[in-house]
Amino acid sequence: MSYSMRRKNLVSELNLMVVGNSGVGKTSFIRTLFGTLQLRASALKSLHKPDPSTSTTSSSKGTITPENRPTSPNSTTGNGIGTKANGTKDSVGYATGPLKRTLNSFEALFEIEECSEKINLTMVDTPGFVGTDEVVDTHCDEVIAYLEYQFDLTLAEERKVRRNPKATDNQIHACLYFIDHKGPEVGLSEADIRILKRLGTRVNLIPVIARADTLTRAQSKRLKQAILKDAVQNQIQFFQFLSPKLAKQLLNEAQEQPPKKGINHAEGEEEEEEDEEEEESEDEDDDLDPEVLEEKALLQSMTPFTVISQEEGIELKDEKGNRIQGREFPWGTLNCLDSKHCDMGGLRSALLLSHRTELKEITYGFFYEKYRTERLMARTKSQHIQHLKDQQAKTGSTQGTGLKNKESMLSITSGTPIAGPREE
Ligand SMILES: Nc1nc2c(ncn2[C@@H]2O[C@H](COP(=O)(O)OP(=O)(O)OP(=O)(O)O)[C@@H](O)[C@H]2O)c(=O)[nH]1
Repeated sequence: MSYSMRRKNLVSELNLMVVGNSGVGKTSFIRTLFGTLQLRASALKSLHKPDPSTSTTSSSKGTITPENRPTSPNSTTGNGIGTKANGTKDSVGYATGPLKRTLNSFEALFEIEECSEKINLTMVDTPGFVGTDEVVDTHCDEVIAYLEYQFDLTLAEERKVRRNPKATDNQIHACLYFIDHKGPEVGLSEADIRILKRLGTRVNLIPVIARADTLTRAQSKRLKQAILKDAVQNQIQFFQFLSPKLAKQLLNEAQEQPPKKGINHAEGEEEEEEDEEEEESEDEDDDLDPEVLEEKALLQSMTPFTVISQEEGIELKDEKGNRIQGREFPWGTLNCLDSKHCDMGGLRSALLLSHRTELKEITYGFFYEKYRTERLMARTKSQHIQHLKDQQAKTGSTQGTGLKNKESMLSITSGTPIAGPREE
C-alpha cells in the first residue's frame, strides 16, 4: 500500500524541526508561528482541564551547569532527558511561557486546523549549537541519530506482519536550518557547511535567516545570494520549491510575449527543440496550474527565508486595532506576517499548506527509502562477514578468505561507503 493511500483518511501529520546556532531565534520562531495557528476544538477542550504538570516544560530549562548542559533531540527517545509534550496543552505552555534558552530538545504538539484541514503539527525545538567544532559535530551526530530513529520506527512498523494503518508518522518532514548571519557578504560558515551537508542526506532542508529586522532590504538580498552561492559551491541541496525544469518552463512562458523561441536558430534546430519540449511535456510537472507554478516560483525566490519573530512581553495592534505579532521600534512597527517585512507568511503557507504533502512524500519516498536501503545493505554486509567467519572457523583455515575478511572489516571501520562492488 502506498504511503499516501495508507494515510488517506487520517488527520494529516506534519513534523518540523528547527536547528541552528544558539540564540539565533529558533524558539522565538516556534512561538511566533504558534501565535498564527488555529487550535482545533478538541485541543482547546483539553487546555481547560487543570493539570499541575503543565509547568514541566519551563522547569526543564534553566541556567547551564555541567550537569545541566544542553542535550540532543535524541535524548527524547533515548535516556529521557529531553522533553516530549503530552499534547497541545504542554506545548501551549512551551509557546507562551517565559522565553528561555533551550537546554533540552522539546517536541511541541499542536492539533490545528488550517483552511478546514486537520493537522497534527509537531515542532521539534533543539538546543542551539555552541562550542568547539568537535562539540558542534557531536551535537550534529545526535540530530542525525534522532532523524534516523524516526526512520527506524517506520522500518519497524513496515516489518510487522499486521501493520497498523493508523500508525503515527514520526518522520521529520522538514528541517528549518537557522543561519546565524555575521554580515551581508558572509554566507555560510564552515560549521554551517559541515552540518548542512550531513543533514541534507536525511531531511528536507529549508534555510532560514532569522532576526531579519537587523538587515536592510539590500543587505538581506546580498546575504541570500551569498548563502545560495555557498550552497551551490559545496553541493548543499536545499528543498526545491521550483525544480530547474519548471523554472525554465516559466522563463519560456514569460518570454513568449513576443514569442522568441528558436529566434536565432536554423529551421531544423527549431524543430528539434520543439520535439524535446514535447517529450518533456509528458512529465506530470507540466500539468501544474499556472497559479501553482507562480507560487512555487515565488517561494523559490524567497529561499533562504527571512523571518522576524514577535517581541516578547508586548501586545501590538495594527491601524485597525487588530492584534498583530511584531516588534515595535521608535520609527514604526514590524509585522512578522507582512510580506514587505519578511518571508514568514510565505514560509508558513508553504509548510502548512502548499508544500506539506510534497515535503512528506519526499521524506518517505526519497530520504526514508535511501535510509532503508543503506540499512539493508549494511545488514547484508555484516551477514556476509559473519558467513565468512563461520566458514573460516569450520575449516580452520587462515588463508584465502582471511584476507577478504580483513578487507571487509577495514571497509567498515574506516567508514567507506557500505555499498560496494562485492555486495550482493
Ligand atoms: N531583534 C530580534 N531578536 C530576536 C528575533 N527572534 C528572536 N530574537 C531574540 O533573540 C534571543 C534568542 O532567541 P531564542 O528564540 O531563544 O533563540 P534560540 O535559537 O532558540 O536559542 P537557543 O535556545 O540557545 O538555541 C532572544 O532574546 C529573542 O528575543 C528577531 O526576529 N529579531
